[in-house]
Amino acid sequence: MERVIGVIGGSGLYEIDGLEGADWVTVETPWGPPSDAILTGRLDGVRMAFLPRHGRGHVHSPSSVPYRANIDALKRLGVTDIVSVSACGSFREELAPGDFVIIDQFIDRAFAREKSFFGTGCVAHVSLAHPTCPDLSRACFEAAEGVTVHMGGTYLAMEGPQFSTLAESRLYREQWGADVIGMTNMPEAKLAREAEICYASVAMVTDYDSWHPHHGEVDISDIIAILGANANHARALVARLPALVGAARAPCPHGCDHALDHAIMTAPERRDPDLVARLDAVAGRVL
Ligand SMILES: CSC[C@H]1O[C@H](OP(=O)(O)O)[C@H](O)[C@@H]1O
Ligand SMILES: Nc1ncnc2[nH]cnc12
Repeated sequence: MERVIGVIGGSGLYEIDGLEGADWVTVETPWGPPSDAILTGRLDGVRMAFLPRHGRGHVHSPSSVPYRANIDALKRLGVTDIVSVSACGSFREELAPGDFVIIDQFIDRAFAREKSFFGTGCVAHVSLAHPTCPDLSRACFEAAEGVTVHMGGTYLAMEGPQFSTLAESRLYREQWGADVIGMTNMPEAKLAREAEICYASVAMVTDYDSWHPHHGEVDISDIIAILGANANHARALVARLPALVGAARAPCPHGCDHALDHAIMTAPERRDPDLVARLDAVAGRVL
């Protein structure tokens, strides 16, 4: 099977360079338009699809990012592996601004977003115990150079757009054991799993949120200052990834690409034909 790497670029990462045959393509989905057109092309012989999560010019807030359309659009382009790149705040002294964290767990505190492709008329329950793909995550770890990168970490997804209160920051860090905080990886990771796409998250630390006694409260101008350097390191990681993983793809040994095998609960005769039609790209394999 051919590998197609999708990259979702977060704050500060609105395009990538070096793609052969680069072309911004508009993709329509049954879930509305994605955040922006998608930059397609090849890197080291591997097909790539880059989507700026907030749109070029940072148009969408974390709550208004069209997460379902984004994942559906990448699936329609044949994407098999998604690398999410995001800015985040840190809850750990050792996860310093400028560092990268390869996320392996999430706590989802976002509440004002559509979180599933499924629903009334076609109910599905996928496993999310291990929400990221270990193999793709390892490849991202190995592709990071010139930056301190930490393997594993728990990302707390908050609704935003305001940053956390001091009490929230302390709660997430001291009692919930979160390592970093951001506003976008959920429901993105959930939807990627429903769409049977391997998902890895590269979180780029920009600040210590509000808990740190010597760093004061999180400030957007500090974040923007860090974002520029982070984005260059992220671009370099993306540039090294295709050669590391190659253009041929075996079935995912962790089952990411078969998440829907036993997930759909609704009896075939009770399924809503309109919803089933909307699921053509995401779940066509099993419907
Ligand atoms: C620019 S600070 C807050 C903003 O940045 C992060 O976005 P992304 O995850 O797309 O890199 C964070 O989640 C907030 O949306
Ligand atoms: N402290 C923080 N909280 C939430 N999202 C962020 N993105 C970058 N820093 C953040």
